Amino acid sequence: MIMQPSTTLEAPVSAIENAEFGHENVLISTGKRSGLVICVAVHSTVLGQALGGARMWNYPHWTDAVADSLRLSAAMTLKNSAAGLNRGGGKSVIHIPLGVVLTGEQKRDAMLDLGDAIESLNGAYMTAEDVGTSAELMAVVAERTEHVCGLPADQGGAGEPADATAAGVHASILATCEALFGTRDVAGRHLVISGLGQVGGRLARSLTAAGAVLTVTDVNLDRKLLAAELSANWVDADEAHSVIADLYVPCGMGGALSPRVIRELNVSGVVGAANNQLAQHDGAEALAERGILWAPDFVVNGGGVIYLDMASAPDADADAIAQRVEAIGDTVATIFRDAAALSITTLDAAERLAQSRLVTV
Ligand SMILES: NC(=O)c1ccc[n+]([C@@H]2O[C@H](COP(=O)([O-])OP(=O)(O)OC[C@H]3O[C@@H](n4cnc5c(N)ncnc54)[C@H](O)[C@@H]3O)[C@@H](O)[C@H]2O)c1
Repeated sequence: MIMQPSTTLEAPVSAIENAEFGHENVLISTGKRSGLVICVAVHSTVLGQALGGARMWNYPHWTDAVADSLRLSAAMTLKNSAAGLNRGGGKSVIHIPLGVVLTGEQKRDAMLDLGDAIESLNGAYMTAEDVGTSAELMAVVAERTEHVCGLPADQGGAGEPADATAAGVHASILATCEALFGTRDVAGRHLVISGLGQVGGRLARSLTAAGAVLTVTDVNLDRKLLAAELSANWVDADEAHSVIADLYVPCGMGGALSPRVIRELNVSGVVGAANNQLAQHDGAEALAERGILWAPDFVVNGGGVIYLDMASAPDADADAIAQRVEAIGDTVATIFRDAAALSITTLDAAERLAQSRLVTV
């Protein structure tokens, strides 16, 4: 079924006006099957083919989806560089108008349209699953282009990257504990995990196994079952950030670290999987001023892209992937040291590290 594009002459362009533009190529098209606006943003191929997920989400206007693709693709350049990958940054975003819920057939059409758009870029960009898409939907994209990874394992693909993401966050937590408390041992440490989904759930299990004391929350109350299974304390989602603990571990949606949340934190450090944790860029300064050590999200959660990149290579080696993911902890430790030595925020130190690879190529 062809959907009506949401384009109007009175399009609000503020989201685009506020976006920073330094992208190599941005393709905005209307899917010929789905009628949906599809934006494929290639921010940089300096380090290699751009890699970043495909997001299919409801936005008020198609320009909001384009603005999101511009922001997210630039973030992927930093993430892939900080992860040590020979990959550039890109992202694709499919705009679903507010209030519209796609049928299975419409999702399939959107994925075929996305595949055509990606194929037209001649290998500049490779996609993978992200919010609103899945390994199964990536198999549909693969009907139209080879530039897609993370297909279901039973179809010969790399599958779900959440194990690797959680392992990278776990390694980052150990590095943060070492920087703060002089030991990587989390036994007896009190950690608060907000968001018990694919990554947060796995992390809750690995941290429990390592002897950590957990307080957990999720807006999905079904996750109380996991809390009970792990004998973790449960707290309401809007109170989790103010619990007195050693570390706060945001694993839900972006923007969790708002100015109010930063003011109300009662922890020594923040390290978690969630993307775009800082609601405002100056949140890094606000955290530093409060003496809270923040491990930058785009470094901490790089395990997923490391996995997708390495596991989709023909000579994929599980041990080598695990070592690279584990090394995220070393990168986090380097960022903490650089930030302290140069009296800059951990965000600035992480961005410098990522940029240093981009300028030396
Ligand atoms: N899955 C990956 O491999 C991966 C890789 C890199 C980054 N990330 C990021 O990590 C975060 C978690 O990813 P995921 O794959 O586990 O997602 P998910 O959707 O499986 O889990 C997110 C969980 O957070 C909960 N949640 C949402 N809003 C919340 C709130 N305000 N308070 C508490 N809980 C809330 C949801 O109910 C859900 O259970 C996301 O920000 C994602 O972008 C994930």
